[in-house]
Amino acid sequence: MSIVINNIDFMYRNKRALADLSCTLAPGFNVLLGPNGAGKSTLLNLLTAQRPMQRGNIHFDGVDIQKTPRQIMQQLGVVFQQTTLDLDLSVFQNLTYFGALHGIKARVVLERITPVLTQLGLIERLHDTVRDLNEGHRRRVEIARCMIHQPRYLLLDEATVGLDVDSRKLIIEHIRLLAQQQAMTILWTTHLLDEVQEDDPLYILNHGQLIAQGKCEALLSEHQQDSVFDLYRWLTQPQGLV
Ligand SMILES: Nc1ncnc2c1ncn2[C@@H]1O[C@H](COP(=O)(O)OP(=O)(O)OP(=O)(O)O)[C@@H](O)[C@H]1O
Repeated sequence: MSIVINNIDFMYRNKRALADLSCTLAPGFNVLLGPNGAGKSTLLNLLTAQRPMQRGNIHFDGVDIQKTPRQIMQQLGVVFQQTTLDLDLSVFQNLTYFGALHGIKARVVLERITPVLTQLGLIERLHDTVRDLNEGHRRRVEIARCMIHQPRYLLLDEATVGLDVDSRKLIIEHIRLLAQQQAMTILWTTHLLDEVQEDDPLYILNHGQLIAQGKCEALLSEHQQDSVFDLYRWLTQPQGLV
């Protein structure tokens, strides 16, 4: 259930967003770390077939996304930076609509989302209109939604950005639990260094290049740094400035 990314290049007109990017994401919780503009969303767009591949390829468990995008998309759960919920529908209506798109009956959707929404403290808001929820609660609905079709892969693009501390903690803890309990391959993209734990597999992207990859603790020791913050600064800033 790994995701293998081979020699990806991506250009927007004459702006290079990704340069010869290769890595393998194994089952579990993987962190893609990079500053604004590093190329994280571009990579997510390629992983979800939102943009055509220009060079390189991506295989999900051996299957090329360019050849069978629809088959891969059925196995993908995605949370983008911008909400894609219908604000005028209730939480339940949004979730059953998504379920219907995947051929899943409302009763089954309810069975699947009840434990997730309960864990995320949102079950009592099930019949509220999404417009009435704050940003953190909307993001929790999106987390519940991306699990309805029981995907094998979960891709989250800065899922906690702009949220209050409690929402951030709740969401990341929930996703980490999923990685532990279910055999899913999860890619968590962020520029928030405090979201990284020492045993996380870490992929650091800067100016479109993967400048480091490996277990966080191994990278700390390899580069003789004491914290993720120091490591990140060491790797991303010209040494003269450190
Ligand atoms: N539609 C576009 N047209 C032109 N350039 C783009 C476009 N989208 C992104 N870029 C550029 O490509 C580079 C990578 O952008 P991308 O959005 O993938 O980075 P990111 O790491 O996701 O940043 P952020 O954390 O701000 O979302 C940046 O230099 C950005 O300005």
